[in-house]
Amino acid sequence: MNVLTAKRLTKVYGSRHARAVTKALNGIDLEVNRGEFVSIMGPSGSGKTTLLNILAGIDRPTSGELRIHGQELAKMRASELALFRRRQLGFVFQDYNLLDSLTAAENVALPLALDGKRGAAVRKKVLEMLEYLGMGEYADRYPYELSGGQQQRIAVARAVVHQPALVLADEPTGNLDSASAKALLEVFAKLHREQESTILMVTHDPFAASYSKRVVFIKDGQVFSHLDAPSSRSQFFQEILQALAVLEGTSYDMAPTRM
Ligand SMILES: Nc1ncnc2c1ncn2[C@@H]1O[C@H](COP(=O)(O)OP(=O)(O)OP(=O)(O)O)[C@@H](O)[C@H]1O
Repeated sequence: MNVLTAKRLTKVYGSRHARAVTKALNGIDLEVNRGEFVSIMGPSGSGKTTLLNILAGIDRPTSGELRIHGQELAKMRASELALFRRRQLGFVFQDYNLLDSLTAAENVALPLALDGKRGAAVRKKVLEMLEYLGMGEYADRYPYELSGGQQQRIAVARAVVHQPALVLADEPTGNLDSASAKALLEVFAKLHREQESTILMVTHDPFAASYSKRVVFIKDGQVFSHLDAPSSRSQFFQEILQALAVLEGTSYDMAPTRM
């Protein structure tokens, strides 16, 4: 079953009266099934952020259809959309976006607290999630007492604790060193494998994308190609590099770094 169906999405920036209009999205079709782990890749300016903002309900498309978890986002009132985003979406950002004044556990509890859930049952659920993601010992630390990689794993715990229909990740490894990036990607892979979390990740990094099961390449606001993961991740990494070389018309270093 589809968690996300986007049809012919367009986004035009600038009004008809403006001197310049930009067609950031030019007819994107995208389907994501329940339990899929999908990456979106594309050159700078290809429309990735625009697409993610629309999928996240932050921005509205100029035209096209978008259904997430069976709901048409365009038909929702602002209050319904806010509730939908809180309950059905989880977000992971490049710069973690944890609240400095809250502990790791309190940050993870936020989506539950915003939904009116508090008390011992919430604390138990949060600690179980942190434990599950290998972060149990950091529950009572503040973000400034954690490394970037640890903060990002807390952010992932926060993104999934309320079991959203879809997790949207925007360059989640962008600020991490290679060891922390690998640890974070292992967390995503575990959530995908064991919890059947549905994850859509925008990334520039072929190594990060090789952890997902499908890559959608976009260029000039359109879907350029798709790649399904073969059984070996190192082979997928090579295939992604080759697809990027075609996409960007440049030759990537084919050496299997970090594998
Ligand atoms: N608010 C805006 N107003 C006008 N044009 C915009 C706006 N946001 C994005 N654009 C334009 O839309 C196009 C797509 O931008 P977008 O940020 O979605 O690309 P991207 O693939 O995320 O790029 P990057 O990888 O560099 O972040 C670009 O040409 C950009 O200049």
